[in-house]
Amino acid sequence: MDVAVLVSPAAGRGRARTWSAGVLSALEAAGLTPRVLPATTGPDAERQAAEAIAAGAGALVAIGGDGTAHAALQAVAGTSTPLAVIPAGTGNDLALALGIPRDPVVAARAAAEDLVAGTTRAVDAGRTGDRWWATVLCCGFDSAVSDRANRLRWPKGRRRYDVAVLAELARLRPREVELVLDGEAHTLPVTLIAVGNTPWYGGGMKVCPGADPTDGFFDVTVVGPISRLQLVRTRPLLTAGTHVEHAAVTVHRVSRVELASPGVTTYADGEPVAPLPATAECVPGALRMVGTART
Ligand SMILES: Nc1ncnc2c1ncn2[C@@H]1O[C@H](COP(=O)(O)OP(=O)(O)OP(=O)(O)O)[C@@H](O)[C@H]1O
Repeated sequence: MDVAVLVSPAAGRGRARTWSAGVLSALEAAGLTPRVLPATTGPDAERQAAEAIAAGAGALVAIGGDGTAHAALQAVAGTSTPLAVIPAGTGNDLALALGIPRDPVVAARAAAEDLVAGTTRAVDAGRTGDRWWATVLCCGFDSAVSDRANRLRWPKGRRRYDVAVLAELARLRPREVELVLDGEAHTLPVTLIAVGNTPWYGGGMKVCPGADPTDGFFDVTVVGPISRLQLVRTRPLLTAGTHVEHAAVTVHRVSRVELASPGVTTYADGEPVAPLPATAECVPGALRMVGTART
């Protein structure tokens, strides 16, 4: 079987590139024929992956972090083409949620095993406008942090997020958001809203702890107005997901979320997805994943 492979040069500060030889060898050892696509940007990757599948590739392998997986999704979601995500980015939240081995070569062996056996796992995906996403779509404080981090030229890597968090904390204020949950409308002041297909975002923060990517629903975490101090204190609770017990937090299980608030861009899988107003729809079984449920 011909397998198209995306390797994000930027992911994990070059980690995807470093691991790619081992991943390709593992695929070849299983009798597959991997072909690395020469894409160097997200849009290139989306286009080249779609072309490779149209030309006969039987599966897509994405080596990188959540941004790399996000590009890969655009080519395969809603189709029967299997997708393997090989974790080699700074944030590997999709791989974590799906039980993909942390070691890229072990993950590649697991993916190859499923491809050879013809075993795939149906996983839900979020759809917003014409974009697909797999982990968490956020708006409010966290999307403002991502927006600011993307605009910063310095520092690089995780430190960029630390600087962006401090800058956004300084101007923290609740935003009025119109939120429609499965047809039920609310207008409320919020600090942030996280629409989770899977539990984690931001490299291991369990923002939607009950989210299950195979149940056909999103878990939506809504954080109401909270002070800077409360936000800073609540943040460490995100690792365990116990922030949902805070009085300002509510959780909703729905399949369709409409969001409106002026001047806000939503982010999902760490990538900008759409300016508000926008709708997020959970599409059951939109992805055919391989190499999952191993951890
Ligand atoms: N060949 C490619 N395949 C997929 N994505 C690519 C490719 N080339 C560049 N990209 C882009 O590179 C970025 C890689 O981000 P990703 O999240 O995978 O890595 P990361 O190390 O977690 O990144 P970040 O440091 O931005 O959090 C994405 O924005 C993606 O669109």
